[in-house]
This record gives sequence, C-alpha cells and structure tokens, in this order.
Amino acid sequence: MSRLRKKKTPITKLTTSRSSSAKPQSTRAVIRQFHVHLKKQAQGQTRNGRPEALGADLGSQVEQVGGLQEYQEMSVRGQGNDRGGGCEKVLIGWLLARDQKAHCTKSGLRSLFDVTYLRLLEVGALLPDNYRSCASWIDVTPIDLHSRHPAILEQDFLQMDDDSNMEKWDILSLSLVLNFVPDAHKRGRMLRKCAKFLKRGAFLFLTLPLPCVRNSRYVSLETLVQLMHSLGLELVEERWREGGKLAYWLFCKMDSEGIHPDGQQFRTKRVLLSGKSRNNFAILM
Ligand SMILES: C[S@@+](CC[C@H](N)C(=O)[O-])C[C@H]1O[C@@H](n2cnc3c(N)ncnc32)[C@H](O)[C@@H]1O
Repeated sequence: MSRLRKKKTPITKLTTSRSSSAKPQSTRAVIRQFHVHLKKQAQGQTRNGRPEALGADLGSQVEQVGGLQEYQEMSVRGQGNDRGGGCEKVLIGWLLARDQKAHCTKSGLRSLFDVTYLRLLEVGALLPDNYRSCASWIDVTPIDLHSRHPAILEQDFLQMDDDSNMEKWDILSLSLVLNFVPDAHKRGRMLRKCAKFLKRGAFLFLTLPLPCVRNSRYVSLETLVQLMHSLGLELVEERWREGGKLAYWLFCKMDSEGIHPDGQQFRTKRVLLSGKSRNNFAILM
C-alpha cells in the first residue's frame, strides 16, 4: 500500500521570522523525536561498520519523522522572540562587553585582529540575519547542512577544507550543533576543526542542551572544559543555571602551542555518573 507523502513547503515559503504559532510542547516533541532518530541511525551505521554518511543523505533518511526541514522549522519556533529569542543574543552580549573593554585601550576587538570586520562562521544557521544588529563590525558567513535561505550557504562543516580555513576566523558559533551530530568521534572531529579554523585569540561560542553536561554518563561541565583546553581553547565565559535548558560557553584560542595538556583521557569513554536516568552524550578525540 502506498503511503501518503507530506507535501514539501518550498524554501521561499519557509518562515524566516521568529513568530511562533506551534505550541512549545509540539516543537519540543518534533525536536526530541528527530534526535532519537539520528541516534538510532548512527547506531545502525556503526553496527554495519559504515560510520560515514550523515551529511548529504540526511534529508531522505529522516523523512519519516518530518525531515530536517521540519526539525529546523520547529527549532526556529522554539527560539522565537516570544520564547526568549535565539542563542546568538548571548554571544552578542559577550562580544559587546569584550569590544567595549578593548575600546578602553585600543579601538575595540577588531584592532586585536587588525581587521575592519570580525569574520564569524555561524555553523547551523537557521536564519540568515541573526547578527544583523552587528552588521557594522561583524561579517557573518552562515552555513547549514540544509539551507533555508539563499543567504545561508549549504555546507557540511565537517567537509570544510582545513588548509584554506586554517586560522581564518575571528569567531565561530557552534550553537546546538554538536549535540545534533550523533557520533561521539565526529563531535570530537568537529571541535578539533573549530580549534584549527580559529585565529590565535579568536573565540568559539558553544551552546549545548544542559543535560549534555549535567546528566551525561560521560561528559561533565569540568571534563568539557578540560577537553577544550586540550585543544588549545581556554574558557572565558560560561552561562547556565540549575534547572535551565541550555548551557553557553565562550572559549578563546590560546596563544602558545606548548601549553596543551595531553588529550589522551578523551580517547575513550569513562563513566563519570552512573544510573539509569543518565544520557549517553559523549565526545571522543
Ligand atoms: C538545532 S539547529 C541549531 C540552530 C541554531 N544554531 C540555534 O542555536 O538555535 C541545528 C542545525 O545544525 C545543522 N548542522 C548539524 N550538523 C551540521 C554540520 N556538520 N554542518 C553544518 N550544519 C550542521 C543542522 O542542519 C541544523 O539546522
């Protein structure tokens, strides 16, 4: 029996503003369902010995839970202005504070990198203009696996060329993207790539659902910071609250090559918290 397929909405008709009509419970349900599906898919790939593939063919494989498009739509609604706004607000606040501080001595953050505009690579961009309020000093390149707008480059971050991006970026945003990657080794690769792509003294903005670091068997707030340090990324800002949904960090790429401690301990999973109610979020190097 042939199944009725849901009619796809053309990209031009997708919501690009943040007004939300769907109920928070229904947006959360789609997002949760999508993550469960990605996880099952990754487990299946590992069992079959085929770890690659979550890039290009993602769209067709997740069709049964509404597809990447619907997931993205729900994510945009979930961060609507009427629900507190997007994560970029946190990054903008931190950058403005740092910019003002740098102004006291020189002419703001841009002088630290000797540039007219700070170059920001926004990985996992659902809207093309998240940083419009900073257009006079930040030049944004928004990318996503599935572009919802002509101004968002359709690009898998994991496939970006290392050589041409080496120490190219002043800011990199990885907001709710690392948890989207269903494989622990790929998460490690993603973070290693971030460290490579940043200039010395440049910033990595990271957002994760709080349970990834507060209720995981394998990752804690402390070990995440240690892991980042092993990549040469030093914690400069952190924000989360008990009972909250998200955690935000700002890391700065350290100057000296020599100070990285051994990242050996992040090669295998170590149980930090046990118990049935824990999740399995992990990052492996
Ligand atoms: C939950 S949304 C994040 C939205 C937004 N950044 C935020 O903070 O709300 C996750 C997005 O990351 C994108 N994504 C996941 N892995 C990616 C990769 N390897 N390269 C580019 N985009 C990726 C997905 O396509 C999805 O649109």
